[in-house]
Amino acid sequence: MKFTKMHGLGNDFIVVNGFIEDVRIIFDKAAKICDRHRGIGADGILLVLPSEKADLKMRIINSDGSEADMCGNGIRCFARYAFSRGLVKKTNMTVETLAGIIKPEVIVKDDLIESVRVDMGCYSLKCKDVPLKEDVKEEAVDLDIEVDGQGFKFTGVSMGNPHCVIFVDDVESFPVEQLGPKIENHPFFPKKTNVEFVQVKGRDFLKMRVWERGAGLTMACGTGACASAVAAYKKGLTGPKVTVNLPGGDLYIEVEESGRVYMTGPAAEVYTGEIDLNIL
Ligand SMILES: N[C@@H](CCC[C@H](N)C(=O)O)C(=O)O
Repeated sequence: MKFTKMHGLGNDFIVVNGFIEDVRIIFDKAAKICDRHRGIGADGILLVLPSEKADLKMRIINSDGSEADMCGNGIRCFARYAFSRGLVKKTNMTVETLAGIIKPEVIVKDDLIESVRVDMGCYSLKCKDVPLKEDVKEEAVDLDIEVDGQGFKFTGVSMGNPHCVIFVDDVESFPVEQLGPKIENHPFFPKKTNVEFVQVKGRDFLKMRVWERGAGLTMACGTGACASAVAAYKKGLTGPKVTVNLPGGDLYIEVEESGRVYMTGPAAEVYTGEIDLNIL
C-alpha cells in the first residue's frame, strides 16, 4: 500500500488514496499501522475517497482503530493532498465527512501552499448533539464532572465530534495524561469524548492541551481548538476571534454569530512510502 505521511502542527496522519488503493483492509489493521514502534506510526489515518455529494470524501481512523466523524488538522492535510495531486483543481473544495460537508480552502502564495482555511460548519452545545448521556440543560455550558475525587466545570461542544472543554489556571502543569483518559471514558459521554484543557491568556488568545478520543495525547487538535474557542466565547471569556496555542503551534479560529466556525492553520507533507500490510 502506497501512503503519504502528513501533519498539521505535529498531529500526524497516514494519508491513503482510496482511488488507487483497496482501503478495506486498513480498518482492521489501523492500530498496527499507527503503532509508533512496530508500524509506520501516526495519530490517525485519513482515507481519500470518491463522494456522490461533494468533491471528495474523507474518512478518519484514530490510532486505536476507532472511526472519527471529523478531524480539523486532518482536513487541512487532506485539502493540501487533494490540491497538490490535482484530485481537485480549485483551491475551494467540498469534502464529505461523517460530520457533514466541510469546506476547506487552500491558501496559495507565490505558487506555494501557505495554509488552509476551513469552514468547519456549525458547532452545537446541545446535550443530545455532543452527545451527553443526559439532557441536563438547554446548553452544555458549565456542567459539573467529578474525576479522581476532584470536581471540574466543563462545556460540552459538538464540532461534528464530541469535545469536553475544561478551563484551568495553569495548563502547562495540568495532569492531562492522568485525567484525560478518565474523562474520555466517563459515563457522561456515551460516544466517549476528546478532552481539551484550556487556559485563557487574553481576549484573543488561548493556550490548550488535548487528550484525544482514540489517540491519547497529541500535539494539536483542530476540532478541539474550535471547541475551545466556542466555549471561551460563549462564556464571555474571549471575543469571537482567537489564536489557540497548542504544543505543536498556533491555529486561528473565528466563531460567527450564525454558529459557523472557521479554522486557519498549516498542513505539511513529510514523505511518501510503501508498506506491505501482510507483514503487520
Ligand atoms: N486530531 C483531530 C481529531 C481526530 C478525531 C478525534 N480523535 C475523535 O475521535 O473525535 C483534529 O485535529 O480535530
